Amino acid sequence: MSGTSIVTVRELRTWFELRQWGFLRVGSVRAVDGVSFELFRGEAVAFVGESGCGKSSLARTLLGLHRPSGGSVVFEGQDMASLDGAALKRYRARVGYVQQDPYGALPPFMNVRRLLAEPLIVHGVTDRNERERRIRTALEEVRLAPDEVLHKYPHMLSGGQQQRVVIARALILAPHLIIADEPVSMLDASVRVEILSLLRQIQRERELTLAFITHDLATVRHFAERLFVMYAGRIVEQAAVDELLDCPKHPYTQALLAAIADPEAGNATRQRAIPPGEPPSLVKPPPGCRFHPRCPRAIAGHCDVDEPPMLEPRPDHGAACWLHE
Ligand SMILES: Nc1ncnc2c1ncn2[C@@H]1O[C@H](COP(=O)(O)OP(=O)(O)OP(=O)(O)O)[C@@H](O)[C@H]1O
Repeated sequence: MSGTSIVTVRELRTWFELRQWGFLRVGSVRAVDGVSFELFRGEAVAFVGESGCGKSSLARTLLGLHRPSGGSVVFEGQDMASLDGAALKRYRARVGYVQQDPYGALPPFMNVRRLLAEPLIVHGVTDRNERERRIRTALEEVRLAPDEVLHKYPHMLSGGQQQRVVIARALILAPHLIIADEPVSMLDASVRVEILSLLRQIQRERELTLAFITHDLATVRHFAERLFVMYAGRIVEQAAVDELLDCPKHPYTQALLAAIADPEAGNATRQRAIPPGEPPSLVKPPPGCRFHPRCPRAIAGHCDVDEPPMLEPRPDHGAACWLHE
């Protein structure tokens, strides 16, 4: 993969301290634990993994909502760690956020005009006519008729319309990167593809970088060009989406794909088994490869001892698995 880099993440760690009686430190939840990747201008990527693998913590760290416990995030050449109050505010304007729950993301007492004006006011757009122009443009971009929705409150909109308003709000400051954290998981099945297609279309038109966070491997092929598979706080596999889905190299990705119902007629209801067991504790992850307790191909004395680095079994295809040593 090449192009203009927009974000470079190196050995990123986001740990949450666990405290007993409010003060005694008893350990840490290693939600993101040594993650490295680079995103390029104008591409759509997806981070995929089971619930609890650290996807949202990664997204919130990139958004500047969690402070990294270690490692670095460099956005357009600037290290996030060096950003103070005003610089962090400018950074947040360049990174848009589309949350999972659109209703929860929209303050119920603000109508759509006010909701979309808010970020503009916070970021110093003082001219009322300019604000109105930008609000209308953003609504049209998400295929909402401004005159129909500007005066409405969130509860007067359908779930799909609410998520369009969230997307308009994420776009209104002309960000360079959009992070969409499970953007359709709370929506009716009938509008999911519409919203994902809309995000993808806007991303292409504006040449934005779009990072989807999802647990749904079945739809990513249509909405992302590159894929990162996360397991227990780490990236275990990464490649172009077709390459990764057609030729998975990590036993975890292979298990995830095998668990998706076969779309062939007659096999539609068949579910193949994902390896038994639960994802490991992020407080005390297993030594070696974190997937080894569930891995059908684990090599005793190696996978349970040594942590695998990201190897490259095929060009531009990384898998953190000793099988590819
Ligand atoms: N603010 C926090 N304080 C303490 N622990 C947290 C916090 N946020 C997340 N965690 C823990 O970090 C781990 C990773 O959570 P995260 O929400 O990032 O995973 P996820 O892959 O996005 O899961 P889901 O799809 O269920 O949201 C979980 O064990 C979670 O309980």
